[in-house]
Amino acid sequence: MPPQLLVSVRNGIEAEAALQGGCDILDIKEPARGSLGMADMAAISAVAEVVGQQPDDVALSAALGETTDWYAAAPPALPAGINYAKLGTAGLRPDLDWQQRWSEVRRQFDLAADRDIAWIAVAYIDWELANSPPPLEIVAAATEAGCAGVLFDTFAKTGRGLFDWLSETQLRGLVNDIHAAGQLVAVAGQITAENVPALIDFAPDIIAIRSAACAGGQRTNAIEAEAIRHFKTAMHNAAISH
Ligand SMILES: O=C[C@H](O)COP(=O)(O)O
Repeated sequence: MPPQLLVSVRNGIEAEAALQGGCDILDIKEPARGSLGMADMAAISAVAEVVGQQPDDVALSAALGETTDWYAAAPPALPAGINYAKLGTAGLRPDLDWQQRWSEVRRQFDLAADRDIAWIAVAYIDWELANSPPPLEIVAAATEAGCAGVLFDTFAKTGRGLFDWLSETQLRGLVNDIHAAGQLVAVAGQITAENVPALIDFAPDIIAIRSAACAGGQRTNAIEAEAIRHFKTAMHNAAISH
């Protein structure tokens, strides 16, 4: 199966543009709030409504900030249309009990939504900058916790992308471990259309972008349908020649 394209959007207007561009999965995120910045609930509901009006099946995911953001706050009830949810792992590294705290925050979200949310564990590949547990530890924890998948992403959005942090050998090993556990693999980290041929080789289930979908490749600019079409064409061409 060729990978699916996930595009992170900040509101309903961007969701429309991403759908026009041909994304397979919409992800709701506020990029100005960081790598896994959570959008306001009004924006989350607006995007869920746009997706609900689509004739075709478009999956929906939501970024929910960092796990530590929820130690002293009550999680809101996520709309029913959200298929996947992601919590960042920045700042968890020094905490020996991080897995329990991460599970507890996820449990609170499940309780608020009154259902079992499909969780995507977030492995920051620049984990030292994020002060998060290293990717190998996250991959093991995701399996133990029964997560639906693992996302590799960068915490710092400063232009260094996926392959600036992970060697191809490291990525291959991690992807194989996750697939062996029956989970999805999503890759992100300022991925460009030029990275696609190399990425296809690892058979990720999802390629996740924000920067490459925005005007001028700047992640806080608006989503452009044409930029997504360009990216989809790169995925299509890479899949054919693979
Ligand atoms: O979930 C995916 C991220 O939003 C990717 O963002 P980025 O392409 O700016 O690294």
